[in-house]
Amino acid sequence: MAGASRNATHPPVNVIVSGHVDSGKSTLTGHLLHLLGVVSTEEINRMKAESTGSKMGSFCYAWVSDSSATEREHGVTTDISVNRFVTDHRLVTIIDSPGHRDFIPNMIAGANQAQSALMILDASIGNFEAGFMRGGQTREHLQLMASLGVKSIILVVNKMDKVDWCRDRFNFIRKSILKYVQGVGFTSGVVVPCSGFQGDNLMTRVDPATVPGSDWYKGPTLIEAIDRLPPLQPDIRQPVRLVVRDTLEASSRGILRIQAQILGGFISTGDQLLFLPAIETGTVTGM
Ligand SMILES: Nc1nc2c(ncn2[C@@H]2O[C@H](COP(=O)(O)OP(=O)(O)OP(=O)(O)O)[C@@H](O)[C@H]2O)c(=O)[nH]1
Repeated sequence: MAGASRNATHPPVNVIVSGHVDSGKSTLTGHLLHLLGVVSTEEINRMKAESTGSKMGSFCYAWVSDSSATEREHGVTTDISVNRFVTDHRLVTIIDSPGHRDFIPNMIAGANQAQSALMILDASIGNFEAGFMRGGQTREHLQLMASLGVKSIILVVNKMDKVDWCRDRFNFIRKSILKYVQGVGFTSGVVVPCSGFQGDNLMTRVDPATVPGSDWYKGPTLIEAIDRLPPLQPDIRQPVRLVVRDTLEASSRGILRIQAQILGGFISTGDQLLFLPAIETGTVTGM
C-alpha cells in the first residue's frame, strides 16, 4: 500500500507528529518508517544493537528521528526531523517534533510546515491524564497547532499494549480528547488506537489472535487514516507563505537558489520576500 518513493505524483500532505513528552511520537514515527521501507531492516537492527548497548533499547525506533548524541543519550527529542513516504493516495511529509516544553519553539517550527497532525496520546494509566491536564503539552500543542493553521488531526491513542487494549480506557480517552479538540476548532478528528512500539494497527489491523482483547476495534489502521487526510491545497487568496526546504546554490552575485513549498498565496518574478527568522529580504528572479 505504501512505500518510500520520492517521485510520487500524489497530492502532498504535511503531517506534524505532536504530543506530550514521552507519549511515543518518535517510536511510532520510526516504526512506521521502518514498516514502510523508508528505513531498512539493516538500519533498524543496527539501531537496536546500539541502543541496547547503551541501555536505551526501548528507544530503538525513536533513534530513527533522534539522531543527535544528546537526543540518544537522554532519550528526548530536541528538534524536528522530516521524512517522506507515499500511501495509496498521498505523498506524505512526516515531521516528528519534540514534546518537552523546553523545545516548544522547534515544535512550532514543525507545526508551521504542516496542515495535518498526528496527536499522540499515551494510553497508560496516569500518563494520558498528565499530558491532558493543565501544564501538560497535549492542550498546549492542540491550541498552538490550531492557531498555526493545522486543520485536520488524527488522534492516536498509543501504548495500547500497556493497558491490554482495554476498550473502556480507549473510549474514555476518545471522549475526553474529542470534546476538547472540537472546542479548539479542528474540523475532523478520527481516533486510532495503536502500539507504536509493538507496531500494532500501524500498517495492518491489530490481530486479536496475537493481541488478546483487541477484537473490539474495527476502525482504520493508522496508515489508512493518514491516506484519507485532506491534501495540501494552497489558497491563492491568502498572503504569500512558503517554507524553505533547502538551499540548492548560492552564487557570488548574491543569487540564492532554494527549494521551497508554497503554503498560501502566489509569487511572481520581481516579488519581494521576507525570510524569517533571519529578517532578510530578497527579490524573486525566477522560478
Ligand atoms: N509499551 C510501549 N512503550 C512505548 C510505546 N511507544 C513508545 N514507548 C516507549 O516510551 C518511551 C518514550 O518514547 P519516545 O518515542 O521517545 O517518546 P516521544 O514522545 O518521542 O518523546 P519526546 O519527543 O522526547 O517527547 C520509550 O521508552 C519507548 O519505548 C508503545 O507503544 N508501547
